[in-house]
Amino acid sequence: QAVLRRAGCSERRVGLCYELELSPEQTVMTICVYQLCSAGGEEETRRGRRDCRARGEAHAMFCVRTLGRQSVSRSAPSTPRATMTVKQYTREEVSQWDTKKENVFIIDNVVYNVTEFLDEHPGGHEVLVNLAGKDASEDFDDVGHSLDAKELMKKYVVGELVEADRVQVQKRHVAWEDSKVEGDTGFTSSWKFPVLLGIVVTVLYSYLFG
Ligand code: HEM
Repeated sequence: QAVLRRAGCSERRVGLCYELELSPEQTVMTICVYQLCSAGGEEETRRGRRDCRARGEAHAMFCVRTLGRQSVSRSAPSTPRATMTVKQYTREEVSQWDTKKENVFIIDNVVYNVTEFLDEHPGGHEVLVNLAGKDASEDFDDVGHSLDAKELMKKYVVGELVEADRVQVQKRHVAWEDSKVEGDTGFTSSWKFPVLLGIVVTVLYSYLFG
C-alpha cells in the first residue's frame, strides 16, 4: 500500500513537500517542489519568483527533488504510544486541565503535554493553544504531519486515555492503492511513480503560486 502525506521540507526550503511510503520495502521519499532562480539562488516564495523576473532573468524554474530515503518499520505505530506503564486519564480530566498553565491534548487516545513545545512548533503556537484540553486527533491528521513530527511527539507523551474513553484509531491517511503492490516491479515501487508524482505536484504548484 502506498501512502502519500504532506510533509515539512527537511531541508527547510519551501513549499510543497510530500512524503511517500511505498510497500513492500517501506521506503520513504520526500519529494519537494521548489523554485530555482537562474541566478543560482533558490527562491522560497512567490515574491522571490517576482524578484527573479525583476532582475530580468529567465523565469524561475520548478524543480523536483528526491531528498532522501529512509527505512521505516511497518510495526511502528502511526502515532506513538508509550511502551512503559503510563498514567491513565479520562477525557474529562484532560478537558478540565488548567490550560492557562499547561497545554495538554489528546491525539489517538494518547495524552500529550506540549507546553514546552508551543514556541517551537513549526505550525505555530496558536493552533496548539486552541486545542488545549481537546481531542486533536483529526486536526493533527488533517495537517499530514511527517514521520519526523510523529517521532518528535513521543517526547511529549504524558499518558493515555482510560480504556473506557478510547476510540478506534482510524487510518486517516490517503491510501493510493487498496491492493498490495506485487514485488519490486509494481508501478508504485518503481522510479516512475515519484517522477509522475513530481510532475503532478509541479503542475499544482505552478497553478497555485504561478
Ligand atoms: C505533539 C504534537 C505535535 C507535534 C510534535 C507537531 C510537530 C510539527 C512539526 C515537526 C511540523 C513541521 C512539519 C512536519 O514535519 O510535519 C508541524 C507543522 C504543523 N503542525 Fe504540528 N505538531 C503537533 C501537533 C499539531 C496539532 C495538534 C496541530 C493542529 C492542527 C498542528 C498543526 C500544524 C500545522 C498547521 C503545521 C504547518 C504545516 C505546513 O506548514 O504545511 N500540529 N508540526
